Order: sequence, then structure tokens, then C-alpha cells
Amino acid sequence: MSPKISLTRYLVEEQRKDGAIPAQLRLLLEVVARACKSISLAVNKGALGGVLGVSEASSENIQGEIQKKLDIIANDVLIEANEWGGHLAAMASEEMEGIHVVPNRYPQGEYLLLFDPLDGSSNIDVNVSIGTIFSVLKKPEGAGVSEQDFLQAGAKQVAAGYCIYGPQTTLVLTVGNGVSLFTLDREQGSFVLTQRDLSIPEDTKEFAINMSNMRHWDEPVKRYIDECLQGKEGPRGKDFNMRWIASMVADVHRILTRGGVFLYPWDKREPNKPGKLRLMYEANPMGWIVEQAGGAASTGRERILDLQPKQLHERVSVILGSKNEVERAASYFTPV
Ligand SMILES: O=P(O)(O)OC[C@H]1O[C@](O)(COP(=O)(O)O)[C@@H](O)[C@@H]1O
Ligand SMILES: [Mg+2]
Ligand SMILES: [Mg+2]
Repeated sequence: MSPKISLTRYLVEEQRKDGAIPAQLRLLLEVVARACKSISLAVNKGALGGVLGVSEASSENIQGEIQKKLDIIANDVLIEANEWGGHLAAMASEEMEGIHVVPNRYPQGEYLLLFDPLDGSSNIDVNVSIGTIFSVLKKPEGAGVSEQDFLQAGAKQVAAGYCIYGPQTTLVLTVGNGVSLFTLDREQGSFVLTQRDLSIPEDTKEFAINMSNMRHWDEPVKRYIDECLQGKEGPRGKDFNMRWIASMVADVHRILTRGGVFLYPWDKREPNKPGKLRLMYEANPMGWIVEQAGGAASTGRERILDLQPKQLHERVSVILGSKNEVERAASYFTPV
């Protein structure tokens, strides 16, 4: 049997290979993985750990969403694990309005970390897969750090990943040379490499969209889904299956495993918002992972990774997954 490769060993080997991972970034990724392990433990305890339900303060985050206890726990775990390590200058999170600058009692690092600490919050209490999504950027040169430093296009990410807390706890990671998957070995307490070079099939017969929003969609999305629904008798000439987990991490994980297309498009419910999902800590990291696995990620009109963010909590319309399907859906939109 070939030896198990831990995340630590994998990262050290990647660092040695061709410097794909600088030492500081490697250490930062190890800290993020440790934080995910501890979030996973909290998730697993469920009602026994008192982690279910809404936060005592019944607070809302900057997006106007009610914060669950686990949203706050996961956010605190990530902040506390990362702030003293010396790898980061600042962090940004779905759950915090502004950036969290590393206090000056700790050494300052050269990276910026963004995260959605708990993705799929509506699934926490019903014991369905949820996750953590993260994105790492290099801090631009210069003294100090500001929100402006975070506003970099997704194409500038130096690492991105997610951890899914499901039947297994799995960490998926890219540093720009393919996508690797690590499974948490609970007895050993470490992430073990279980798949390299994940690859998304170019074609698919499975789509993921919240169908209850159909009446609010834009024409190109209506046309694309309607053609899928017509199955063998329609222009696509094949039957499609549908899945919607309502945790982006779980839907994207399925697509990385067996292909598919995921859509959370702009719709008429809140016409002034470009979409529901957040660009910097949901769409960019997931978009990069999907591209690194041979898929595509688009707003319908533009490549997601090319968008120049204007705000930390900016929202975006998302179509990602199997390349030929994303390209087909995008071809129904008028380009910008
Ligand atoms: O309930 P809806 O509108 O279908 O939305 C589901 C989407 O919302 C999200 O849960 C948003 O993430 P958060 O839980 O981090 O706010 C995505 O994971 C998911 O794709
Ligand atoms: Mg989310
Ligand atoms: Mg969240």
C-alpha cells in the first residue's frame, strides 16, 4: 500500500518542487486547514455541543442575514487561528463588515485571507452538508493595509479552497497548478491526500439551480433551463437531472466529483443586486477551483475571475461547472 500523504507533506513537497508555494503561504494554508478541522469538530457535535440555532444576540451580518451560532463560531475560529501566525496582514469575512487587521502585537505577514466561514447556513440545523470557503491574495506593496488592498480580481488569487463538512470532512485546494482533495482522518487528526488533479467532465446532464425562483429569472436563464427540461424531445436531445442542495460548497463539490452546472443568476427579486452570492469569498475561490479542474465560471456575460471588485461584500451572478454547459448558457446572454 502506498504511504499516506498528509496535507503537511503535500505542501512541503509542492514548495520544494518549483516554489509553487512560498514558505509563508504553506504555513498559512496549514493554519486554515487546522481551523477547518476545529470547525468540523464543532459541526459534528451538533446539539450536544450547543452549536445549533441562531446566535444569542440574534444579530444580522452586513448582508442583512440572521447569523447562526455556527456562523459566528466558525468566524471566530478562523480569526483566532490566523491572526498570530505571522503570515497575514489582514482578513475579511462574510460575517464582518470591515476588514480585520492583524493586531500590531503580532508579526505582520504578506498575505490577505478572505472567507465565508460557514457556507450553507440554512442547512446547519437540518444536518445537511455545509462548508468553509477561503481565498488568499498577496497584499500589494506598501506600508499598512486597507480594504482597498483586498479589491483584486479573482485571477490574482494565490490560493483558494473549501472544506466541506458532510459524511466526510474534505478539504479541496488549489494554488494554481490543479486541484487536490484531502480527507480528514479523524483517528489521526490530519488531512490525507485522497485525490490529485481533479477534473470536471466538459459535458453534463445535471444542472443545479433554485427552481422556485424561475418566475424571477432573466430570459437567457429561462431559455437555458427550459431547453434542459425539454430533455430528449427538446433541442438538447438528452434528459437532464436536477440537484439543489442550497449549500454552494456541496453543489460545487458534486460538480468537481461528477460534473454538472451550477447557476445562481441575477433575478428580478432584488433587481439592484447583481446576484445573491458574494464575489470575493464565494464566487472567486469557487470559480478558480472550477477553472483549475478544467471547468468554467462566468456571470453569463464575463469571466468571473476577470471582474474588478469595487466592494468587499460585492455580489455577483454565477454560472459555473462543466465547460461546454457554461459556455452554452453564456452564449444566450449578450456580452458586455
Ligand atoms: O436558499 P437559496 O436562495 O437557494 O440559496 C442557497 C445559496 O445560498 C448560500 O447558502 C449562501 O451562503 P451563506 O450560507 O454563506 O450565506 C449558498 O451556499 C447557496 O448556494
Ligand atoms: Mg456562502
Ligand atoms: Mg456563510
